[in-house]
This record gives sequence, structure tokens and C-alpha cells, in this order.
Amino acid sequence: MTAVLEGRAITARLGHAEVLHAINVSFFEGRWTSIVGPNGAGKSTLLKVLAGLLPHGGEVRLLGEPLAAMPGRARARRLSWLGQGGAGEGSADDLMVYDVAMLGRLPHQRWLAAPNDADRAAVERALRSTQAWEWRDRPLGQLSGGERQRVLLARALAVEADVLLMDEPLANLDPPHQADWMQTVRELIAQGRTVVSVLHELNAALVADDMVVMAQGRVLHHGACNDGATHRALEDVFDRRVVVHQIEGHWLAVPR
Ligand SMILES: Nc1ncnc2c1ncn2[C@@H]1O[C@H](COP(=O)(O)OP(=O)(O)OP(=O)(O)O)[C@@H](O)[C@H]1O
Repeated sequence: MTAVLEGRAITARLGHAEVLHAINVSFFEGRWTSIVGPNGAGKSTLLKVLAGLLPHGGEVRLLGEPLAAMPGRARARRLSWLGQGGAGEGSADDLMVYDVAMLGRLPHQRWLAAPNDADRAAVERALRSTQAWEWRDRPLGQLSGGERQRVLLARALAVEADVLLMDEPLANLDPPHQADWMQTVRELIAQGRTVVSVLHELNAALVADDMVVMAQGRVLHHGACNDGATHRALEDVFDRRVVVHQIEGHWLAVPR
């Protein structure tokens, strides 16, 4: 099976320190993978490297091609990114919600061309799926943290990319909208897309198909979320302060 997204011997430095150490990791079509681990494990850094947003050693391959050699627009059509807490989105505060979501269509549009029917349909689908459509005429800067997160998620969905990388997508979302996000991911997976999400909520992370467990800039384990070896790796990386149980058919990480 060919990996849709692959990191080979990935290293990354931040400041003077190497924070990722020779990571090899592959993600496959129609799978949702959660990346978990303690604070400072390197999860966000790995996700940024996989998105082509950070200088790094080794090679990232997207759909079998080196990401670094891929023209920017082609890359942006295939790989969609949702950063942590809307970092760097302050400059979009004056934009209307509709226009923020439309930014997700830029990789599909010709230079300076107006959005076409396909772009408008994709934006409406995305805003409706995160229940943000009713705010379409409001400026992003006037929304609450969770509302804003749903608009940024809609922008990432509007790209309709093969691969979605999301860093802490559940941050600020209330429980019903967390459940909606999981439903949205399930629909993307059913369409054959690939989703990789960094998650601190371990119970949400355990709903994914696969889990990457990281610590100290390394991948300690990569396996199925319903596999006992993955549960042991998760318990170990958090110093056995959590224990994984199955309750009413769901895997839950319970503090102890
Ligand atoms: N600009 C920087 N300069 C130096 N070190 C940095 C810089 N940014 C992050 N780091 C370090 O890199 C390491 C990995 O950080 P990263 O944000 O990838 O971790 P994380 O697993 O996503 O953490 P968290 O769960 O806290 O969000 C951490 O030890 C962090 O202190």
C-alpha cells in the first residue's frame, strides 16, 4: 500500500535544539490518525514539517512525490492545514466569515479570478458542515473562540484536499461541536481522505483509526487505536497516570 503522506528520517531544529530526531512515519488513504504525547513531545512541530511549513532534515512525500518539489498551488490543493488556535489568523479579523472560508478555495482559483460556482458550493458546504453558515456576514474578529475555530475548520474543509492536517482542532469547541467534528472527520475518511490530528483529549484521540504516540521528539509507537499495544504505549508515555478501559464499546483513557 502506498502512503498518501510520508515522513522519512525527519529531523527539525527550533532555536539551537533538535526537537525531532529521525522520525519515519506514514499515513494511508481513508485513515484518521491522532498524534498524542506529553507537552513538548514535538507533535506540533512534526505536523508543521508534514505540512511543509518548517525547514527540516529528511524528506516529506505527498501522494508519492517529494513535497518540497511540488508547486505551491498543487500542494495547497492536496494538503489542507488547520493550525493551533487559529495562530497567525489575527490579520483575518476584519474579513467576513464567508471570505475567510473562501480563502480555502484560493489554490483552486486562477490568478485574480472571481470565485466560480464550484468554489461557492464548496464554501457553503464547509460552512454548513461546521454550523457556521449563519455567521457568514459577520467579521471573524467578532466571534468567540469556539465559533472562530469552526470558521477556520470550514476554511480547511473548503479546500477539499486529499489530506487534512489539524493541530488541536477541538480547542475551544463545546462537547456537541466536538462530536460534530468527529462526525465530519468520519465523513472525510469515508470519502477516502486522510486526516492527521494532534489531540490532547485522549478520549477523542482514541476514536481515530490509528494513533502515533510521541515523546521527546521521537515516535514511540504507531498502531491501531483498538490495539492493546497502543493502549500500553499511551499509558506508558503518560507515566501510567492514565489507564485505557473499554466502556460501552468506547476506549477511554481514565486518569488514575
Ligand atoms: N521557537 C522555539 N525555540 C526553541 N525551542 C522550541 C521553540 N518552539 C518550540 N520549541 C521546543 O520544541 C519542542 C517541541 O515543541 P512542540 O510544540 O512541537 O511540542 P508539542 O508536543 O506540540 O507540545 P504541546 O503538547 O505542549 O503543544 C518543545 O520542547 C518546545 O519547548
